[in-house]
Amino acid sequence: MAPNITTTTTTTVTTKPVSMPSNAYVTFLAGNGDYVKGVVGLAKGLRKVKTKYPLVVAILPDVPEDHREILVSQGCIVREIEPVYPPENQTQFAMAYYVINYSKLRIWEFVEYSKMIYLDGDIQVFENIDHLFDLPDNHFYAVMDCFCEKTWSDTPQHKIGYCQQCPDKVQWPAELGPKPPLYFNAGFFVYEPNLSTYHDLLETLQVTSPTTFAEQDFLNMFFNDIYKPISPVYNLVLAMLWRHPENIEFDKVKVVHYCAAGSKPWRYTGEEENMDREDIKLLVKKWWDIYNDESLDYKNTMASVEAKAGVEKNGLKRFLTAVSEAVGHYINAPSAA
Ligand SMILES: O=c1ccn([C@@H]2O[C@H](COP(=O)(O)OP(=O)(O)O)[C@@H](O)[C@H]2O)c(=O)[nH]1
Ligand SMILES: OC[C@H]1O[C@H](O[C@@H]2[C@@H](O)[C@H](O)[C@@H](O)[C@H](O)[C@@H]2O)[C@H](O)[C@@H](O)[C@H]1O
Ligand SMILES: [Mn+2]
Repeated sequence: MAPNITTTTTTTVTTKPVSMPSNAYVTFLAGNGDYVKGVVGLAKGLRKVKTKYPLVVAILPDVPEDHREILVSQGCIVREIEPVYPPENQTQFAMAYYVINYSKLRIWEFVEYSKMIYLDGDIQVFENIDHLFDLPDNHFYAVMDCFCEKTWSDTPQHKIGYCQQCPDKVQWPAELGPKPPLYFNAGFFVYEPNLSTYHDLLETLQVTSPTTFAEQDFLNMFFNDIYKPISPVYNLVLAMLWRHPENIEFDKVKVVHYCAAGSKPWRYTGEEENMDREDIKLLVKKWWDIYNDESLDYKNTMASVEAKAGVEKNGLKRFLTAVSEAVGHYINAPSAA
């Protein structure tokens, strides 16, 4: 009689792991110039505040290989993007190079991330801001800008002395039509990558005449209905220090945006207007302290993690050896019975 062998087949059900919504910081790098220093500083600053999330760097094709290698060596996730150009135009941008900033729009294509925080390369994060990823979905979060610097001199609001930071100082005149909607600085924003939004952005751009602040103006128009202002502690536009100090609690600032003329730390000379202020000198020094801190270099931080892991692995190995020896003694010991 055939042995009664029952076979049970165990089907291993492999459920595709539900991809947990993932978050990341993202910045943008173009050209072969010195902005790469800004991005390295940002990567080290995010590491210093112990963020849980990676930094993605969207780079244009003109970023040289050695700069890409520097970014990878600092633990960045480097993603090459193609440039985005606005329609042919005669616009005088506030800064001629602003035309490359339209390429920022490519970051809406990074749909492997559910929510991202975009930061310019001239921004530094001095306190952990991971909690911003918990803000409710389906909005566009950013800090309100200021219209008082001379970069705004071609705009109607600057011409009449109106600024949203002090809307009662100079009333918006009725003859100029409705008061402009709240306007954000596009150097820092919390957003959700989304392919249909991405295609809508690119299509809309091609039928939108470029204006003074390039992609910043465009993003303000495009996201006007879901824009939610957040505290200026998340993007201190430096000009606020001398234009609207009453709106700033300096000691509570978490994120600094080195966008004022002459304030880029890696180019700082202190000669431009307002650059000899003590608070500016302090903020530039804080940026350099992080940039020069070798303990914040990825290789060192990772080295320490691996070293620690190594110790744990050896420790575990010694523990398992001891256990197996103890078990061995037990099995081989003469039976007391
Ligand atoms: O030559 C350049 C100019 C700009 N940028 C990127 O574009 C962002 C926006 O430009 P910028 O910060 O100079 O504008 P601002 O905020 O000063 O008006 C920078 O922070 C960089 O991330 C760059 O990578 N290379
Ligand atoms: O391409 C337009 C840029 O417009 C914004 O910069 C401006 C803005 O901050 C003004 O308020 C300042 O007066 C000015 O100095 C500064 O350049 C964004 O920071 C930048 O990321 C980018 O979108
Ligand atoms: Mn900037």
